[in-house]
Amino acid sequence: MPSEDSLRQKLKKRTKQSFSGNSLRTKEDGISFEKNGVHRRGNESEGKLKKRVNFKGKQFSEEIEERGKLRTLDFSGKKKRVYAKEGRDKNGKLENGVATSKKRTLFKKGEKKVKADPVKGSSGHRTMWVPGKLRNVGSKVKRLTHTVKEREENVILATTKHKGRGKDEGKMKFVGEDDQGSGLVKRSRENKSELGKRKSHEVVYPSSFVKKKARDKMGLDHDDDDDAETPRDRPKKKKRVIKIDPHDISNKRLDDGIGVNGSKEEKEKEKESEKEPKMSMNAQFRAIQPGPSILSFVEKNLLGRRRTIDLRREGYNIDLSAPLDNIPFSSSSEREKIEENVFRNKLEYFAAAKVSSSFPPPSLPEIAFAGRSNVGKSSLLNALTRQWGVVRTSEKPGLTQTINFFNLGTKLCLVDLPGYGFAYAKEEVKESWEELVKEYVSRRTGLKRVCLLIDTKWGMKPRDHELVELMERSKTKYQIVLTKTDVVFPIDVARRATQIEESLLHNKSVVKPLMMVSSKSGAGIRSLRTVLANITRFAKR
Ligand SMILES: Nc1nc2c(ncn2[C@@H]2O[C@H](COP(=O)(O)OP(=O)(O)OP(=O)(O)O)[C@@H](O)[C@H]2O)c(=O)[nH]1
Ligand SMILES: [Mg+2]
Repeated sequence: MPSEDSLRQKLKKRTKQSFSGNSLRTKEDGISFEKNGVHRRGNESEGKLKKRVNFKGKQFSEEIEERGKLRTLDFSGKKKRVYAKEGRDKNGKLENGVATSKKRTLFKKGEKKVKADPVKGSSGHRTMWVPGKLRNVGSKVKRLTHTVKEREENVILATTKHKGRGKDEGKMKFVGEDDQGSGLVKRSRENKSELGKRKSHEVVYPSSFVKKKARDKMGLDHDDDDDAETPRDRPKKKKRVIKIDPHDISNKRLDDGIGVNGSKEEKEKEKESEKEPKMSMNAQFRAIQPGPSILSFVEKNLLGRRRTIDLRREGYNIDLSAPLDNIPFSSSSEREKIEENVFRNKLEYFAAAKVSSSFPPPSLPEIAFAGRSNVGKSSLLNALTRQWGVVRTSEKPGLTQTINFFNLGTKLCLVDLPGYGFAYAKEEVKESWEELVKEYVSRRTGLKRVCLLIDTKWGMKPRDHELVELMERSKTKYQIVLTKTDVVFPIDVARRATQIEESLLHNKSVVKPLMMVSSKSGAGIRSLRTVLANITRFAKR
């Protein structure tokens, strides 16, 4: 039995022999390949390229010095010449300066696939030949054939472990085979743009060794790490979730049970909705068709928003306040006299009541003006008598807080009521006003008519209907008066009048016709005067 030492010596000798066969030194360039990876360089000039491969602890070093042309050696002693590309700098680095060390991959066992971008033509690469079989150094280089697009390019990604002084230390090496099947080392020396292109669609899958290492770090098991291209390594595609609206029947078929599952009530509702399409309040208002009598009244009295030029054309002196209250085409620069004698009297304030007990005795027939706060009650009193400033008005709702009694001569009493609804006052105070108004309109003897003022723009509100019901119950005569007609279009004045008339069609205590006025423009004031004067005339004391 040969001793262990002798066996080792034999093995050493054999190894030496094998290396001596591969140890080459060229006369010209001083390129050397030596065992143990000891690297000697005959020429330290610029433009050197180093390549070292280390497998299983054995080192293989390779140095190629290039001067314009790249001289390539294989281990069978043959020289091959590969032309260098311009995209290489003096130091043998890629011009774009991108360190390839990030792409370094170690191969141990098994074939590793490296996806490489097809490089059309070999001009884009500096190619270095390496032995197809590195049996002498006991290393194995796995090769892989990878078809990319039209051209087949076999690329094996190998990582070299550098111990020498080369400037390319730690950088990734592409080891591949040419079409003939001989082993070669390819170095990508593409210029910046080429690399950029490559980056965009080159995918390098990590080797199993790298993955193992990573999993070791993460503390994962090694059960299924041998395949470098398992589907889970690839970026996972996000599942497309298609949300289907349950109420959307556009994606359903007729036999999916639409209408079958629905209850009878639902069906009926659907039918109803088909018959009566829901309209907004505004749309409903726009759909109102005013009758010819209302329309003609609106036009005759120039109700609604009008241009001053139109008023002038109609013969009104627009320099006067509430010009439409005057007689048209008057030759006088002053205002003509009010036709109704009763309204020529002086308007005099004589009583105010906060509670019903403080109401003055009913000596004269009374006409009261009720309505929401800020609807224009006090202003209308002034406009009817053309006595501006007798009754206080304000932009702020809630100015009138008591029932104010005004004598108009000795024949009529005008009553200004506090408003209801929104007002700048405490809730309990407003409630007391409302109660007071309700008591007045329902119990006041001598009350001949209540003018219920409605803002033309907003129409009747629930509180208005409340008061209407009360007056219906108490059989108090009331007449609707639309106010502030000058702020809306004439057609809307007519629509509002029609709407309110229809809503009160079956009411018994309501007095027709519905009146429309504007205290500001004076439109409809004369008509209202006539109506109210007639009350006085026929009123029994
Ligand atoms: N454009 C326009 N504004 C008006 C008209 N009538 C009244 N106003 C304005 O509406 C505001 C309120 O008027 P008032 O007469 O004080 O209303 P009110 O109903 O007495 O209000 P309260 O006393 O708070 O209940 C004032 O700024 C008036 O100038 C009108 O016909 N047209
Ligand atoms: Mg008022």
